[in-house]
Amino acid sequence: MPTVKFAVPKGSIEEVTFKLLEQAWQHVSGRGRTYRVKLGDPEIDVKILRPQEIPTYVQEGFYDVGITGRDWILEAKADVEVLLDLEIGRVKQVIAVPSSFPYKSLDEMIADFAKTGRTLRVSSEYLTTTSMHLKSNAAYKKAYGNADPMIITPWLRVGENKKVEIFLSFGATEAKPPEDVDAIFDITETGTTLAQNNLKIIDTVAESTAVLVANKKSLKDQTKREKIADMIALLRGVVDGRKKLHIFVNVKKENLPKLLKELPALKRPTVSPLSEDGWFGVNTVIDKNEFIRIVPKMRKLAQGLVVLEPKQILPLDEINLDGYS
Ligand SMILES: Nc1ncnc2c1ncn2[C@@H]1O[C@H](COP(=O)(O)OP(=O)(O)OP(=O)(O)O)[C@@H](O)[C@H]1O
Ligand SMILES: O=P(O)(O)OC[C@H]1O[C@H](OP(=O)(O)OP(=O)(O)O)[C@H](O)[C@@H]1O
Repeated sequence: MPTVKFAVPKGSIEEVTFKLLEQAWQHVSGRGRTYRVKLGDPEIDVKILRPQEIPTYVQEGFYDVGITGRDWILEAKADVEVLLDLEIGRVKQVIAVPSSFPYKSLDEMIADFAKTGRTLRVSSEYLTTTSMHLKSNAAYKKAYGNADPMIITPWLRVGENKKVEIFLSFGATEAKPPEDVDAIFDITETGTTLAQNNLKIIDTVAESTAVLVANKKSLKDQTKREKIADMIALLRGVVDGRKKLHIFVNVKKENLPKLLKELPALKRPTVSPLSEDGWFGVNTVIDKNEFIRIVPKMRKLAQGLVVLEPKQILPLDEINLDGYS
């Protein structure tokens, strides 16, 4: 009987998520033939779902833990515990308009549409977030007070402000302006899709990455809590490991103090004597972004630099769920 039910995302963040799972659990099987995959741990039951559905399903307790984008947690207003930023699937949520529009900000656009009595049409997959964001805008408040923008889907229309309409998009959102809508609220990663559709950003709303989330009741169950703490340790090990390099270098005895002094990045290195008299091996973990800076220093003082990418660095002593009751 599995201890923990785990929902993982299908779609844009699927590949990067599975790479992370493979690095964390060493083994993932069954992918490709079914939406149910197996990690190296039989106590974790994994299912692949759309990331848009995962926040609500975790909140409801259908799953104890899940991986999804922060953008969809916000959109679903899901009451879940965010346990770990996985630092993958990084996107920005933006409001974009045709490059030919004269507006430089959302404020300017809303004010102008209101002044001239035109209806502002926005397309988005993120209906709640778009509505909340528009309502929090100063020009919107000035023109329409607290009225909700009208949200239009194939099934229903909600909201009383007919002067600002938000149309549900099922994708290809960037293709809709200028004919169908005046603006879009969408995510951008490289900016290519916006540029190819002659759109410019007039407002950056938020950044989103994929995160590990948990059901709040599951965190109160002692057995599940232990398993979830193990999952955080394994995943955090990969997230942290990706920022580090494991280096080995040989150094002559007389250069050793200088090497250790000149390279503050070398925290708590292991120094061991080599079989050849007068030589030592230095073995340590450094931040990836320090590497280029320290290579010239090492070149003058040491020999035989070996560089490895750690698969995981597990902060075993730091993981606990004390903050989550
Ligand atoms: N380049 C990207 N494009 C789309 N979503 C991305 C991207 N990078 C990260 N994500 C994240 O992935 C999640 C949405 O993934 P999903 O693949 O379901 O979206 P989609 O683009 O609407 O799907 P699809 O193209 O398969 O219909 C969101 O949390 C989003 O922030
Ligand atoms: O800034 P970029 O690197 O160009 O990426 C952003 C685009 O990628 C996604 O679309 P996707 O390909 O998933 O298709 P969709 O619009 O139909 O969802 C997203 O919805 C943006 O449209």
